[in-house]
Amino acid sequence: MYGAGTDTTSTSLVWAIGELLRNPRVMKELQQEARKIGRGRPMIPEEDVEKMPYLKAVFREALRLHVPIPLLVPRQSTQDVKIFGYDIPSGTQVWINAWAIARDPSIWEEPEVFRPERFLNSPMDYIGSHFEYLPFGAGRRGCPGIKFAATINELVLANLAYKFEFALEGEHSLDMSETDGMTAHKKYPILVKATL
Ligand code: HEM
Repeated sequence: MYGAGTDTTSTSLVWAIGELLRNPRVMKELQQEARKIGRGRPMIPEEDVEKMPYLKAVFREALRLHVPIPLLVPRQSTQDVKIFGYDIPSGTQVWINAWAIARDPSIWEEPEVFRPERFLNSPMDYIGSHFEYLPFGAGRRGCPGIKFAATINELVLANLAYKFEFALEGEHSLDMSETDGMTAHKKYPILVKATL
């Protein structure tokens, strides 16, 4: 529970910040929304995050491009099935490449582009009912921490955008290469100077 909850939550936050730094237009849009909601208060409280559709779209889009557990957790088929003409015998170990699905050009327009607007006014959600988008998996073994992870990360992103201006420091900060492993981390750390 500890590993499943911490590594994923922190890496998805890093990816979201990385994409915001790479896309100043999106960062500006998010800051405008945050400053409108914050109205000069010391911080944006949790209940106000619900009034920030652009922030939610930013979080969704970051999870689409950077699925934290790219291959989810493997399954085993419990009966013989035929899928798209392939015979899958009972007892086969099945890996689902959620990373590839989230970048499939037959599903997503310009899949490599970070564009949160695609999630505005869209029914697409990450709760496991849209198989085109499965950052938290789906079904009985889907992630039980969705609500907690989304609440924490949206709150942090909202307040970072609300409070700070960011200037890049590190030469590799915008390099979006991934590490190997069950959880996809950013290969190079983000180095930024945050000013009030
Ligand atoms: C952005 C953050 C997170 C992401 C992207 C994420 C993603 C996932 C994924 C993809 C799975 C496998 C689901 C499947 O194969 O269908 C999973 C399982 C799991 N997650 Fe998360 N998770 C996150 C945060 C959390 C948090 C905060 C907690 C707990 C507080 C948590 C607890 C778990 C547990 C216990 C499982 C195993 C469930 C099972 O096998 O029945 N996760 N998570």
